[in-house]
Amino acid sequence: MSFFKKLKDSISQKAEAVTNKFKDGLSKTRNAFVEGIEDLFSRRKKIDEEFYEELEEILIGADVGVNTVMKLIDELRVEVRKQKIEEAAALQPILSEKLVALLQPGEVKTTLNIAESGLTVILFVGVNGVGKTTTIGKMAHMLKQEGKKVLLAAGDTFRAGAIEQLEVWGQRVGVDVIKQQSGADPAAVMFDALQAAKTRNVDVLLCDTAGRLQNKTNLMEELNKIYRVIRREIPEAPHEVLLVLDATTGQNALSQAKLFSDKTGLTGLVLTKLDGTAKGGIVIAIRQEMDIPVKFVGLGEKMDDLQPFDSEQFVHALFTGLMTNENED
Ligand SMILES: Nc1nc2c(ncn2[C@@H]2O[C@H](COP(=O)(O)OP(=O)(O)OP(=O)(O)O)[C@@H](O)[C@H]2O)c(=O)[nH]1
Repeated sequence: MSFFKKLKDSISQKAEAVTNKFKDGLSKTRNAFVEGIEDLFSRRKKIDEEFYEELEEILIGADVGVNTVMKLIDELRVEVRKQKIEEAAALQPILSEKLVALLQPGEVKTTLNIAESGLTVILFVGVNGVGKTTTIGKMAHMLKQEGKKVLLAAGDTFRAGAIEQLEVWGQRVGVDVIKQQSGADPAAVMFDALQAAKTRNVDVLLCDTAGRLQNKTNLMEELNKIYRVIRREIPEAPHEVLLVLDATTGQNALSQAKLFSDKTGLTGLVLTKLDGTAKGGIVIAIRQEMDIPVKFVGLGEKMDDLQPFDSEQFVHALFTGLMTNENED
């Protein structure tokens, strides 16, 4: 069975609506990256050095990351020699297969770690403006749809307007927000939120945190204090520490991921605004350079625009419709 047929079969088990969401959200990346590849494959029939060079340029331009691109091109060269491929077209499914392989999470779990019983605490970290508050709102909506009782903690007491912004999302989604006044100690807000979550029999507590990076030491100290407060109440919490990254910042998102992963015990990444960039290849770069899985992607500003990340769906959404007939839906 061909690679695309296998991929399509596995995708068809999953909801069509989700696949369509990925397709819509990734349209900018499709237009730039995939059509660039498609154009290359249609213009160049033979595999030669210029072909590899152009492919390299397209992949680097989509923010796949130089190291990963070099590795990928080397692997393609090996396949070309091994399988004695001469026509460029024959390389296209192999390229897609390699892209899926690059995105595979390996041993790491990509689903949310939810406590078997009792309260689950999820902490969101990340610099200002990456889409943290929006992601919390969307995730609250998603968990509520799954029948869970959700509570929000307004732990970003630093940025003017952050508490109100979270409250707006709380109202929109229909979940309560535990807050104190602006400037309050975030650890104290967490303490209040944990007490409230326990007495109200909440399933999942989603905690916002401040995102200022100009003062890294303080930020990390603040996070450590928050951890201590949470662990005193629930030793196995936080069950997730999710770093929110803005995909439109490209390689900068990768640097942020490295910076935070050193200090904060991250368990997963959320890549927002994928709909707003043509450089969706950053997902591949992050997967390759970090041991932490991308667990969710943001594909728009609306409530239901947060999707669990699925590598097969991602590649399928990028390539369907642009492939040969065999591969179309
Ligand atoms: N297109 C698009 N926009 C998004 C997405 N996620 C967030 N945004 C937008 O990004 C902007 C910043 O999002 P916020 O949630 O305010 O960012 P934040 O990280 O909470 O900011 P701080 O509170 O300063 O840390 C808002 O205008 C959001 O609507 C996404 O997946 N796609």
